[in-house]
Amino acid sequence: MTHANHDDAQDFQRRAAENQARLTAELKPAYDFIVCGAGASGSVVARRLAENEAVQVLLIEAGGSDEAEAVLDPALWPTNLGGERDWRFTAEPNPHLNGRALPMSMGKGLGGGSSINVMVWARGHRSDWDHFAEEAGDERWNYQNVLDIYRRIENWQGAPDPLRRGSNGPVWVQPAADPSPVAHALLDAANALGIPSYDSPNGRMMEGEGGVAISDMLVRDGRRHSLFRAYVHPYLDRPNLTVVTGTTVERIAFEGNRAVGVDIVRGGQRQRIGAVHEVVLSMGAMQTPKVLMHSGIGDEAELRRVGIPVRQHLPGVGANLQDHVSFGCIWEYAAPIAPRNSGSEATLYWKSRPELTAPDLLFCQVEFPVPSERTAARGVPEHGWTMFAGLARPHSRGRLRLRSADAAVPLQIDANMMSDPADMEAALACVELCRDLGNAQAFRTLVRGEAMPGKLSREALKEYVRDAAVTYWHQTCTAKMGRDSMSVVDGALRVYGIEGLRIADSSIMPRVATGNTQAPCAIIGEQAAASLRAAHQL
Ligand SMILES: Cc1cc2nc3c(=O)[nH]c(=O)nc-3n(C[C@H](O)[C@H](O)[C@H](O)COP(=O)(O)OP(=O)(O)OC[C@H]3O[C@@H](n4cnc5c(N)ncnc54)[C@H](O)[C@@H]3O)c2cc1C
Repeated sequence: MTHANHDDAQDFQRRAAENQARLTAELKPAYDFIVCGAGASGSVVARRLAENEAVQVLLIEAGGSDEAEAVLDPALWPTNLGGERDWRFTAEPNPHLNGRALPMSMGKGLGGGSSINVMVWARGHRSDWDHFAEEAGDERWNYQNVLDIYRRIENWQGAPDPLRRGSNGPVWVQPAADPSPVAHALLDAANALGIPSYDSPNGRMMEGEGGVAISDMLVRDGRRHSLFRAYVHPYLDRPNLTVVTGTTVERIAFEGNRAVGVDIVRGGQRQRIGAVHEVVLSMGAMQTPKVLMHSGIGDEAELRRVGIPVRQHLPGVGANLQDHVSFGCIWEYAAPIAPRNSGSEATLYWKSRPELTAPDLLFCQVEFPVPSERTAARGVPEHGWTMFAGLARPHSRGRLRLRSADAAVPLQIDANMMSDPADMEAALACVELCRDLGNAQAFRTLVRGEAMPGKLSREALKEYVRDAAVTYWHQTCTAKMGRDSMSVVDGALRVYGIEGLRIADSSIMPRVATGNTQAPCAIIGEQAAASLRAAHQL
């Protein structure tokens, strides 16, 4: 960065801080649009609405600022897990995982998950988007249309691919810079097994049966480029975008079946803020269904059970919870190799069965050991790398329930991972492929040997899978888009039976996207904003 650029950035920072201090000193009684949650999708919606200067937008975030080294330094992401920027959810003990209660981290603060995640940019598979369009009965979601949106929003820094990539958008995407030798070794090992490599995991590779590539990252000038940084940060000096932190949305306010605002808690005080046009829920796949249920929108019997009056019976709220589940396989380095970038620089997608036409397995290489709390007891090398090997198309489904009508009481999360026997079969194939890769010739000079799981019988490997399983942090699908009785929103992301209320976040996915989920969340934000702009002629 030159001196002039540095001064400009400092000047902007000061103006933005003064502007937001002024706008948030006292909130107005009403705004045109209220966006709840400043995460991956909410950041996109708020920015796109605020592009119209005549529109007053309020973006509400429960967590705090993203001005911290733990957020902005790409190497420090693991330090946020379990800390103040993590909601620290825990799933119920799961009999399919030997009774383990998994931690379910989700981002809390400006940027949401995109401020604590691993920064991998993965756009989903062609078949994901065509499936979304089919479920919604709305061609705006099909692959071709979504590809156009990706081209529009990306500022792509890698090998040109004009058919699929764009370079004028707000989201700076770059291939991991100067990757570790183990990332290159993974590409070579995969090639030796007949898995093709690509320039990027986001072009042609996700239109077919998969492959391997150096990961695309949201890192710019060596700093995390969260979706909040990409979309909202440049607008913080605008008079029509108010971004309020440390403020929790408890319920939606209604007149009849029209959403007319939200009830918030700020500085210990309850307050109602009005929405002239619409309220958008972007609080992520746990908190969006929670706020819906506390507002009387959900399964009738469930709401009655905790004593909440029913406003709209929608049995899909909190159902259909999906997540990628991962099983870490670990190799010990021959000599320590320091992680580079976010410590995850190569991605591989492949199939658990040859007859599949799209990948159902997802592998992100991690350049340090990542055991589960259970497999840690098997002995973890001080220096090593992990194949974070997971199911990209899990069959198991979980469910969220309220424990109480009190909005301050946390959810009951039945993540239910590995409950479907088909997932165990895919998991065994996944770990076997992982071992073939990690024990391949390409790694010989870099590793001393395989630390876990090692060669095990089928039964012992099943036990390993149950002990090793952790979340990939891709919680989704708890207020799905579609047309059946379990659907919560339509193709324009409007909540069925309610006026003036949309959902824009990972909850609306009918099925978890094949890869990491933040890029699809950016698309969901773009789709919501486009529908809002069309509906209100903005
Ligand atoms: C540790 C970790 C690593 C990950 N790695 C990757 C990766 O490398 N690549 C990738 O693509 N994806 C990754 N993900 C997943 C990705 O970040 C999420 O899928 C994505 O952020 C979800 O977007 P969202 O808009 O649905 O919700 P979020 O981004 O979670 O945003 C929701 C926001 O709403 C706020 N909120 C919640 N409740 C309330 C309330 N009641 N009132 C006000 N505000 C509220 C939250 O604090 C949060 O800021 C990772 C996630 C985690 C946690």
